[in-house]
Amino acid sequence: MTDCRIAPSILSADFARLGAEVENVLASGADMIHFDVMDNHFVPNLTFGAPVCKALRNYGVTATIDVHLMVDPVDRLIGDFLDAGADIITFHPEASAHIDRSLSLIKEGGAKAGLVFNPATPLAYLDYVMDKIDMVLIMSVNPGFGGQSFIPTALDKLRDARARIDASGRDIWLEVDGGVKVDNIKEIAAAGADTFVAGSAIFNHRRDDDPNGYDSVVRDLKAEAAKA
Ligand SMILES: O=C(CO)[C@H](O)[C@H](O)COP(=O)(O)O
Ligand SMILES: [Fe+2]
Repeated sequence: MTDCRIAPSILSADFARLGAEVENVLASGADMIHFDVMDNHFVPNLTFGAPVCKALRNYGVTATIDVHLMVDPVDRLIGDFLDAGADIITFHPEASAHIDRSLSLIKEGGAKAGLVFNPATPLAYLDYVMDKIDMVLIMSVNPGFGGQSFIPTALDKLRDARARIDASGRDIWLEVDGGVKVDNIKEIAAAGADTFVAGSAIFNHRRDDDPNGYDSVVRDLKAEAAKA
């Protein structure tokens, strides 16, 4: 495979040391930061909002911040995240009454836009908005929690999404989120993903003998993906 981006999900980071965790994982070779926003309504869990994204920017984080909105409704928070410095904003189509409008809000604000597909949500939501999409995010767990197991049917869905992206001729990233580990990333990459969210696989595998704590696991994820 050519592209391979590792996007650590800070959901599994030590929140009390968030700035240092983000700094360390980027210094370990991660390509971007995946920022999971949960509202205890669209998903049964609560995390953090735009002020935390802004705080990371103020701390000095310049890397791409990939905001995964698991919130309903979506539109009111888009402006907050644009102001907070988000580079990519993705949302679940079920959570927006006007998907085309939500995508336009993100794009007009200067960020990349994407749709996120739960395991049982059909890719048909892409049909009439492909020209506004910069990223397709395939959930390989039901959203709400880190540390869940990869749902194998996501592989077929990745292949389907890859075919749609290639047919579009556009530069659209195909991201996968949930249960990505060193021992399954090769198969996931072979199914067409180029951007890999990994939360527990990274933050639960800190090594004190690595210069930045996460060097070994980021290197192993990339090396396995490259075998696809
Ligand atoms: O969106 C998410 C959960 O809803 C997270 O990004 C995802 O679960 C990452 O965690 P892990 O790699 O541990 O599965
Ligand atoms: Fe996520």
